[in-house]
Amino acid sequence: MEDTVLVVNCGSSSLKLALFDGQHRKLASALAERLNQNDAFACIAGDKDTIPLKPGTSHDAALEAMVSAFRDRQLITSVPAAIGHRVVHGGETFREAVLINEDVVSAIEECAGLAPLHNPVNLSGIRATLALFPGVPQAAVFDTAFHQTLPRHAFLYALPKAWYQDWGVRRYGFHGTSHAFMAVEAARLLGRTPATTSIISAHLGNGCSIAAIRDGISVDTSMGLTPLEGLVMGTRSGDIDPGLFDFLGSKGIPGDEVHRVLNQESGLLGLSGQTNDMRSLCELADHGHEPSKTAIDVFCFRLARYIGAMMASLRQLDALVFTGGIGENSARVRQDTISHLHLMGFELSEDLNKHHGEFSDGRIESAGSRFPVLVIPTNEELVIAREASRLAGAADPA
Ligand SMILES: Nc1ncnc2c1ncn2[C@@H]1O[C@H](COP(=O)(O)OP(=O)(O)O)[C@@H](O)[C@H]1O
Ligand SMILES: CC(=O)OP(=O)(O)O
Ligand SMILES: [Mg+2]
Repeated sequence: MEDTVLVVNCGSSSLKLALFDGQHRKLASALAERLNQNDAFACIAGDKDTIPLKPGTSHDAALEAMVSAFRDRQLITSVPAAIGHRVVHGGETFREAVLINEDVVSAIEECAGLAPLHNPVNLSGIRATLALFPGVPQAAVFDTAFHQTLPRHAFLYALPKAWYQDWGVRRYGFHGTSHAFMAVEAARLLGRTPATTSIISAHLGNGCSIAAIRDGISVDTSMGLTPLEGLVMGTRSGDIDPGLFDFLGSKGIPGDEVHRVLNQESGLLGLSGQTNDMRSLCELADHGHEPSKTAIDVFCFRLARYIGAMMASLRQLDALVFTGGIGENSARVRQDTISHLHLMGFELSEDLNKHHGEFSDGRIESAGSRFPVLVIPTNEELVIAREASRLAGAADPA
């Protein structure tokens, strides 16, 4: 049980906790959902008993309850050697993961205005583990870090330049930990080195984003200043015409309400009127529910458009990669998306796609496809664990 690493991933309303051993094999994991709501709940993977949480439980209280449930079940028997946190927004301050100290906490606080749903809860996770495990080295691993290599023409918006200079209004991009993992895993599966491999990586979970990765380096991505831009997501709209704010203002709907709806009541949920969950939507669509079918159609078409857009940043394409809960599990979404890209030469094998590439080293394209297409399970927690161990090791003179 020595040299374990604890990984904390605080989402806007969820918390994922994972414990790894010294070889970075996962020992245990737990999930809390609907935090700060009346029906907050938590459970440990593979355990039938839930972890009791009071209605309205906050992230820090949930973290305490989850750590103590790990201890009760003898999953944590010693103090971890390192703790890694996912931090969503690192602005331009953080180009890579760092060990947490007071200055880092202040800098993360400064970035909170750019990610109001994510950074404050990331910070409450950090504060909770600082109190639970004082003296243990803790690392912050930023979603934005991998995208700090975007060239100027890709990260600048066509806005007055003072908005960038004075306030940092630019494209930052997110899910960088997952996209970076895809770059390495795709190269491995293709028998290539990451530094000479170029891919388009589509991370499709609750939040969705796509990235163009040229020779291992991020050169374009669909999310922007905040995680609201780009693809259609579970509850987020992705791209809209900013003229919407003025138009709805003229109907009496204030800007903060439009912003709330774009974040929380749009995307798959808004279009279907039923759910933000792709698996449920596919079942509803199979039973003839038209709005659910429409939601899937809009999701896949937007994704196909962005795959085309990412081509503008690449000199070669070694693979298109699907990941995240939807990308890894929905043969229908992958097929519907690729069906828009016939002109570019993408084509899937029905059989390999149906099995999610499980028996073909991730490959799901047909023999006639111009480009390889891969399904690769993401593992953000593993990347965070590796970064935390690396930084903690570097901090320890022994
Ligand atoms: N078999 C499946 N078919 C379609 N969608 C699926 C399937 N399994 C999971 N999903 C979808 O994956 C999404 C969640 O992705 P995930 O990566 O777990 O989310 P998060 O961003 O919270 O980590 C949900 O929309 C869920 O319905
Ligand atoms: C940045 C972001 O969208 O994260 P998530 O997918 O966890 O919501
Ligand atoms: Mg995720």
